[in-house]
Parts: sequence; structure tokens; C-alpha cells
Amino acid sequence: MAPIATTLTSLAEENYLHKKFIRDEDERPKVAYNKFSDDIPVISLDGIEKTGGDRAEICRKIVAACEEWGIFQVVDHGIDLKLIGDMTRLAREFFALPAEEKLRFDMSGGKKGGFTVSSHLQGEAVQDWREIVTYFSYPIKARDYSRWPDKPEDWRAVTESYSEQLMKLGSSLLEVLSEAMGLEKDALSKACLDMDQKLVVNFYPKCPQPDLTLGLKRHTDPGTITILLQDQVGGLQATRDGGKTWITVQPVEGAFVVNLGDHGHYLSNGRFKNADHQAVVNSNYSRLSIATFQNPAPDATVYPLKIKEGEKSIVEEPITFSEMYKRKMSNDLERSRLKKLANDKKLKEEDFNKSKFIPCKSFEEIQA
Ligand SMILES: O=C1C[C@@H](c2ccc(O)c(O)c2)Oc2cc(O)cc(O)c21
Ligand SMILES: O=C(O)CCC(=O)C(=O)O
Ligand SMILES: [Fe+2]
Repeated sequence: MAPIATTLTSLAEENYLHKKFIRDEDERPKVAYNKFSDDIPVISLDGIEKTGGDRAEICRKIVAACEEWGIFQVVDHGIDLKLIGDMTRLAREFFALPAEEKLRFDMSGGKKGGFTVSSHLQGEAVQDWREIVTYFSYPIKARDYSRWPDKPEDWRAVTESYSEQLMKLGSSLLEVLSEAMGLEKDALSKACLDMDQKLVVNFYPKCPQPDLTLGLKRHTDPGTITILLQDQVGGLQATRDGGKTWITVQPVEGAFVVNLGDHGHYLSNGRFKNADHQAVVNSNYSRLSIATFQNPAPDATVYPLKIKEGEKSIVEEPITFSEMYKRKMSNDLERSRLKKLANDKKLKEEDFNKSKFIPCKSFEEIQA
């Protein structure tokens, strides 16, 4: 495959989209980035510490959202709004830096953390229209600060407190989700052993032909939950019918979107959905989102915590999270590789059929 542009900044200025970003028709956006839906509930976490009334009500709302979509939004979550503002401002400043500054943290070649264009997976057949910075933030002992951008000044320190605050929010969400599954408060965190955390800061530049591409292709997140901060532009979309219909999640100032990942889905034996989602882009505004992936430890076993009477486990054999992660990512890559192969084959066949058509045309000429 041709090497991809060092960053998207120069391509964002062009009038046409480079063909490596052009998706097959069936993958292209079906709904506009700013046609917002209020199907995803916005749940206040105020009173979550109180047992009884408020907590039970919050739990009920979360159960309904997880059974329907695997997504909900939370407000009154206790994260300092100034910290959120600083984190997004500094992230935007980073992506506005010259390419060579960003590429000092280039993640290609398997480095753990830093800057990448398009995807964390090497070898995707079609490229995502995004730039990312990834931080491996927990466990603390595994942090490599040399992979955390040192510009703009303060971003490292702000990211450190952001990831700490989000770890706390993640833990309290896991407690409510445990109760929502009808389990002890600490059931999910026990199943995760020592919680891992990875931050992925997504920057989607303005795009010359947004209808032909995606900022981030359709996927489910691999971990337990993802806590996503998005700006007010819009672009996060979800489907619950396998991609036939899509909704665009309404951005809510100061809210976090909570997505259930594959691990959360398996723990609930499929009762709670793993959010099926993607990000679309547009030609009017660039967009920023910050995904905090709360994952189990790599050696945690993936298995349902509760199986209803008469039901079977949706996990065929207990495997570790690291094995599950590897299989998922290689399946995702394989699927995109096979699709490309099928398309190339179709194109070759079309060429072949066209070439057969030529003698036919001359045959018509002879007849005429
Ligand atoms: O960037 C992402 C998004 C997401 C993802 C899952 C599966 C895919 O095939 C894909 O292209 C994106 O989840 C992630 C999980 C990670 O560990 C790192 C990421 O950068 C991401
Ligand atoms: O940018 C978004 O809204 C979605 C990001 C996302 O799904 C992810 O980073 O996994
Ligand atoms: Fe995601």
C-alpha cells in the first residue's frame, strides 16, 4: 500500500478526497453529522452516592440504555469543568502544531503511545479521516512519559489529572453497572483485576468530501466501558440494526458519552449491548473527541458474570482479555482486507467483461 500522508493538514486543504480515504458505498455516512437525535438518554449522576431512591433510579435508566443501545450520556458526573476545558483546548493546540512537531511522537513501528494518522491498526485497506494521540495511562507503572507529547506546555500534567479523574468516574460507573446487572457493587472491578486505561484523542480535520468517507469506521470498542468526551460539532453515530439505520448522538455541553465495549457485553452475557458506532466528518468544522478506554487487565479472564436460568454462555471458552483483543483486531483487519480483495476482483472482472464487450462492439459494427 502507498505510504499515507504524514499528516492530514495538507490533504484537508485540497478540493477532492484522496482515493485511499474513499469508502465503499455501503460504508458511507447515511445520516448528516448535525442531524441530531435524542434517542440516547442523558442521565444525571447527581445522588449516585446515596443508596436507595436516587441510585436505584439512576440504575434503572442505565439498564434501559444498555439493553437498548449500549450507550448513554452522563451529566453531574463530578469531573471539574475547568479540567475538561483545559484538556480539550490543549489537545486542539497540539493538533494545530506543524507536522514535524507532531511526528516527533510518531507511533508507527509498534511504539506504545504517541501520534498516528488514521488508525491504530497497521494495514487497514481504507484509511480513517483522523489524527490521533494515544496515551497508555494505567497501570501507572507501565506509563512511558517519553511517549506523551511535551507540547503544548502543561498538556502532560493536565492529561495526568484528566486520566486520574476519569479512572475514578470509570470505577463508580462500574459499580452502578454491576448493580444494574444484579450483582455485588464490586463484581465488575473484580472481573477486571487491575483496571487498564488508554486515552485516545481523536482529531477530525475538515474534510473536502465528507460523504465519501468516515472519520472512524464502524466498530465496537474492545474493553469494558469507554468514556467519551466530544465537542459541540457532532459526528458520533450509533446503529442498533447492524448498520441499516443510524442516529447522530446529540452533543451535550459538559457531558460524557458512555459506551459499553465487548468486554462489558460478554460480562453481561449479551444482555447489555456493545455499542455499534462510528464517527462521520464534515466540510464546515474540524472536530475533537477524547475516548477513555477502561479495559480489564490483559490477563483477566473474559466470561459472563451472570447467566440467566435456561440461557447458555455467549463465550464459547474462557479466554484472557489480551487474547480476545488480539482476535478482535485481527478479525477487523482481515474483514477490511477481504473486502478490498473482493472489490479488486470485481474490478478485474469488470475490466475483463469490458474487454469481452469490445469484440462484441466490433461484431455489431460488422453487422451494421
Ligand atoms: O481508535 C480506536 C477506536 C476503537 C476501534 C476498535 C476496533 C477497530 O477495528 C478500530 O478501527 C477502532 O477502539 C480502539 C481500541 C484501542 O485499543 C485503540 C484505539 O486507538 C481504538
Ligand atoms: O469521535 C467519536 O465520536 C467516536 C470515537 C470512538 O468511537 C473511539 O475513539 O473509539
Ligand atoms: Fe469507539
